Amino acid sequence: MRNYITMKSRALCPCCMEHQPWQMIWLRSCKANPLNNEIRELLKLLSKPNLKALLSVHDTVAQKNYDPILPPMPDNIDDDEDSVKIIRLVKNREPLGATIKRDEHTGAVIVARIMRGGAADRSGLIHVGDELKEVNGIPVDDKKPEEIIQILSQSQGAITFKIIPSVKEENTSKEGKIFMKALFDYDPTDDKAIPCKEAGLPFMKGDILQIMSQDDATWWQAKLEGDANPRAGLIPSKHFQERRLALRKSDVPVQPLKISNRKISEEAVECEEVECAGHNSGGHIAGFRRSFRLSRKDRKTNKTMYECKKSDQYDTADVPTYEEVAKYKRQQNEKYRLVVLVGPVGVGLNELKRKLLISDTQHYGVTVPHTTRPRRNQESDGVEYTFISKHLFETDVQNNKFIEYGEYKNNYYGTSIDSVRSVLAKNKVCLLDVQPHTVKHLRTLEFKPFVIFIKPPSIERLRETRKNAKIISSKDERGAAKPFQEEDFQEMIKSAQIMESQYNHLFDKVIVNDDLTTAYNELKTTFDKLEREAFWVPVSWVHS
Ligand SMILES: Nc1ncnc2c1ncn2[C@@H]1O[C@H](COP(=O)(O)OP(=O)(O)OP(=O)(O)O)[C@@H](O)[C@H]1O
Repeated sequence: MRNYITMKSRALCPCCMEHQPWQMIWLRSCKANPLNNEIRELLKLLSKPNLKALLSVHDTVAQKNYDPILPPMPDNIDDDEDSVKIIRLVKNREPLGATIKRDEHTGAVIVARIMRGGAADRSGLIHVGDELKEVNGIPVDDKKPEEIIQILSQSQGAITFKIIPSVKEENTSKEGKIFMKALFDYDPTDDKAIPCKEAGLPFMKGDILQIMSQDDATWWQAKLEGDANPRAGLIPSKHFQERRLALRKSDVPVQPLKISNRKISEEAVECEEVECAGHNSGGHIAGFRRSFRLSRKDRKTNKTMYECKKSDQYDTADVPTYEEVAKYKRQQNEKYRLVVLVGPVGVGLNELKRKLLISDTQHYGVTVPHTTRPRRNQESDGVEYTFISKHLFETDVQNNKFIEYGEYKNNYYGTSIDSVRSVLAKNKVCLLDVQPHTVKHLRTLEFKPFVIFIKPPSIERLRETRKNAKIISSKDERGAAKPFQEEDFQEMIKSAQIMESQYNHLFDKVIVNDDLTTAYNELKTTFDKLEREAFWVPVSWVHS
C-alpha cells in the first residue's frame, strides 16, 4: 500500500491500476496472515462505499487519454524533413512569452528567446533556436515577423506550430538560484536598446530580482522576488548596464554585446515578439563623541576630514547596477552586525544614538575615538578617547587602520577599525556614524553592516520641530551650541538630497527624523527585526 501511494505521488498523474483486482490480491494476502488492529481498520475503511467510489473514479480517470488530439501528419513531408515537430498550444489571455527573429544568413524565422515561466516555457515544447515553419497551417518562410505576429494575434484557442527543433542544449543548472539587488531604477519603455519593450521587466532601486536566465550576455531574464507571476521579463545584464552607464558620460552610443553563439544580434528584429505580450539633557556616556561629519561650520573651525585609502573590495558606488545577494540571518553565537548611521549634519544622529545607548547600555555600544591632542585632567585613556602620539597616528593611517580620520586645531581625531572590533567583541551592537562614502569600505564579511539613513523631514517640519533645538556643531564665540538658523535647515535638506541620490543603493533602511520619539521607535523596531529576521546581504557575506 505504501509503495503504491509513494509511486502515485511521485508520478503526479493518474495511472491505471484498477483497484478491484489490486484490492483482491491485497485482501487475499491479509487473510493468509493474522489480522492485527491496523489491518482490520484499513479493511473497514476500504470497504466503505465512498472509498470504493473514489477508487473507481480514479480508475476511470486513469484510463482516459488527456493528451491533445493532434491533426494527422501531412503526407507531403520531405524525407529530409524528418525532424519537423508539430506543436499545439492552447492560447488564453496570457502572452506566449517568446520572441522571434529572422536569421540574417539563412533567412529562417527562428525563436530568439523564451521567457522563463511564460506559457511557451511551461509547455516545454518550444526552445530557443527552433525554426518556425508554419503557424496554423500558414507557411511563414516568406513572412515578415510583424505578419507572423498578426497571424498569432488573430488566432483564438489552439495554435498549431510547425517547427524544426534546434539541437542546442540550454543551460538551466543555475536558473532561479541567483538573486540580485537592483541598484538603479529601470523602465523598459524608456530603453531604446531592449529587443522588445513589452517583454521588459520594470523595477526600482532596492528591488530583489530572481535571475531566471543568463544565457544571453546582454539581456537577462528575471522576476521580482516573491512575485506570483511565473513569467520572467527582460532586464539588461550587469555587464551591459555597466558598459552603458560608464559610457553615458562620454555620450558614446553603446551597442548591445554581440553574442558569439547567435548568428545575428536581435536588434535587427527589434520588438519582434511573437506575442507581446536633545543632547544637553543627559549625563556623559563613556565613549560617546561628536562625529567627524563635515559641514560649513567645520570649514570655519578648521575641521578637516581625510578620506581613508580606497578599498578594492567593493566599488559599485561608482557604477551601480546589480549586486548579487543572499538571505542572511544572524545566528545566536555570531557577533552582531555593525549598525552604520548616515545623515546630514544636525539631523539628529547623535541624539538617536544617545537615546539608544541609555535605553540599554549592555546591549548597545559606541566606538572610542583616537586623538593626538593632550589628555585633559578629568579624562581617562580609552574612555573619552584613546590618546596616541602624532607619529603613531600617522603610522596607523599609513597602515589603513582608520575608518575615518580628520584634523581639528592641529590635532588628529579618528575612528579605528579595531575600536569597532572591540565593541563587537563585547557582544554589543556597535552604533557607528560615518560619512556616506565611507560605507563602502565597511561592507565586509566581518562587519556585515546594516546601514540606516536618517533623513530630515520637510523644511516646514524642521522649522517647527527644531524651534528650541541647538545645532551642536555650530558654536558661538564662547563655544556654546547655537540655535538652528534657516540656512542650517536648507543645508540639511540639500545635503540629504545629495546623499540620497548618490548613496541610497547602500542604505538598508531610511528613517525620517521628524518627531524624535517616532523616529526613535522606528529605529528600535528595526533593531528588533534585525535580530529576528533574515535580510538580503551581498552573497559573499553568506557563502565565503
Ligand atoms: N526630531 C527632533 N526634533 C527636535 N529636535 C531634534 C530632533 N532630532 C534632533 N534634535 C535636536 O537637534 C540638535 C542636533 O541633533 P544632533 O546633535 O543629534 O545632530 P547630529 O546629526 O548628530 O549633528 P552633528 O553632525 O552636528 O553632530 C540637538 O539639539 C537635538 O536634540
